[in-house]
Amino acid sequence: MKSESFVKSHLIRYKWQYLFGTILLSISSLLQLQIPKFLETFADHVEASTLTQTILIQLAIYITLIGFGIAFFRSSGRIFIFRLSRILEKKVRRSLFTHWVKMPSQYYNKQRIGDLMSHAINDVNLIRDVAMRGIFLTIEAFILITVAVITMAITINVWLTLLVILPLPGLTYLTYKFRLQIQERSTKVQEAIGHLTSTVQEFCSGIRVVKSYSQENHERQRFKRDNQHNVKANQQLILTNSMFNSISIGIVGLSYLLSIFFGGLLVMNGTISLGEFVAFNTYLSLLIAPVENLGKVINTLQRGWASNIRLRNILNTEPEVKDESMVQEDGEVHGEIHIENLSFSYPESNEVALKNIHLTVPRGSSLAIVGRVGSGKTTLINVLTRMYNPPKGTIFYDGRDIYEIPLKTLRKSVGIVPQENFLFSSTIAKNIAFDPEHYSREDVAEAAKLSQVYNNIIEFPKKFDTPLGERGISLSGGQRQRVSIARSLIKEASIFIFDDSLSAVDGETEEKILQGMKEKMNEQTTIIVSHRISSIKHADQIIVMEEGRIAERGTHESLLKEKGLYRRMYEKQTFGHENIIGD
Ligand SMILES: Nc1ncnc2c1ncn2[C@@H]1O[C@H](COP(=O)(O)OP(=O)(O)OP(=O)(O)O)[C@@H](O)[C@H]1O
Repeated sequence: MKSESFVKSHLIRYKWQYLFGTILLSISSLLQLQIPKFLETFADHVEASTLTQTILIQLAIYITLIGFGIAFFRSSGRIFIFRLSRILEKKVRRSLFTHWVKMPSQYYNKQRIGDLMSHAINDVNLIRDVAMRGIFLTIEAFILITVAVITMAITINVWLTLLVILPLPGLTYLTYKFRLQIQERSTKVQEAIGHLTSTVQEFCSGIRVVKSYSQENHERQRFKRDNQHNVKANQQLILTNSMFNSISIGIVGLSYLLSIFFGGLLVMNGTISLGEFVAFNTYLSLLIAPVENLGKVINTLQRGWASNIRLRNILNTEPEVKDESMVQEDGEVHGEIHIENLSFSYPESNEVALKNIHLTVPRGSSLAIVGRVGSGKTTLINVLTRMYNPPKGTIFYDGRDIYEIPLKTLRKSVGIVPQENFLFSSTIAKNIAFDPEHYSREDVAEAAKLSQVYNNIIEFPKKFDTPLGERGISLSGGQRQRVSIARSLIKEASIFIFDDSLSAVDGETEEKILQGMKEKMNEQTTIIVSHRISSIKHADQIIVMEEGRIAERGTHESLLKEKGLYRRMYEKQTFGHENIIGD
């Protein structure tokens, strides 16, 4: 796939600003190239014994002014170009995040958090680096090298110039090659530090487990190994750095050797003056850094392009779950659900997770789904909420195919409490009112009351403003679950789905939550997935899932009469003192 360059379009978009930055940088580089001229004048005066105090003061003033000029134009150019590159960084990172927000949750099942972080941080930084140091160093190197070499060749000696610049491409190549190795080894150092950090972090977090299983020795050994690995990685980096420094000093030294030896000969036979010899060597010293920088730039461009391709590939990924092109932006979902011969397999999976499901849930009624672990309960919820795409013509809300309903409407109409209750590191109130709609304090309190967590919250000193997360308090499993339930109940939804989300609350609280909902929401349709028969026995309709199929259906009473799987579950839980349906 052809990847458009982020930097190229950025350069086109900000061409005038970049031109201005280039002009500032060019002035600074041209000023730098004046220094050898002053030194030439100085040396020629010394050689001719014509150096006076006035000339010396004049030269000192010129050099000082030039120095200020260089500092001013270089830093202005730098600020200008670096500032533009930060705009690019912000834009790329924003488009990446905007894209990720659009991606369905199934996309995240295939991603590792570390990779996503690396794209958002490292890849974006590398692209910014091309627009930042890449452009800055290229402009500077181009002007300094071209002007210095031409000046050396024309104004001093063309053969001497050709001779001394001969080893310099070797310096560019060496910088490029060694930089690759240095980066590789720096990454290993980072990884080693990462391992060390996570070992310490895991040790601290799991200290209770470590102590209770007497694993201190094992942990010490693990730390020793990671610590040693870190030292080794650092030693290798030091070795590469030292080798690079030694070889580059050798190449630069060779250029100076040629310059001093053959330049000295030219001074001795009167071809060039002492001043020209001094100026020549000063030009040479001005060339070294840009020549080395070219190697860095090639490397930056190479890595930046790899990041460009990676990010373009991410941004070109179409979300699997999205609105159909002809979907109408209107209507609401009232709550009647109809499922017609639904079979479903997860993408990239050969197993059929749902088989021939037929089901109707009238508006305002309750459906309970029970079944063994892995029988397809969550999968059914996943396709009902279009977390995954069901086949067309299989799921209907109020008679409309799910594909005819905008995702926004569907999400607004369906309040879901998922199995894993994730809370953000903000306040309890913000966690409950986590919705595009605006909710008042009363709404938040009402939802908390309904989910039976209100009394817990008001016992905290900051009540609903209590912060959660790393710097806040930690809630118990049951409290977390109930805050998560409150987040769903605050919505003006017409369908509520509880995916095994009452498991961490005791039976009595569960009863209160369900009772409260029943009283308040007789218009809404509810779907409860549960392993506990006690949670669902009052449901209008109960289905028992078995290997992706509906194995049994009915009410609590009718299912008990069937003497099938449901009855066995019930008996196990009622008389076997088990809360969880076993395999
Ligand atoms: N993202 C996925 N990709 C592929 N297969 C999946 C995925 N999620 C679930 N499955 C498979 O689909 C089948 C049904 O899983 P599902 O999560 O729906 O079961 P469940 O009845 O909800 O189980 P539990 O009671 O443990 O929540 C299982 O075989 C499971 O391995």
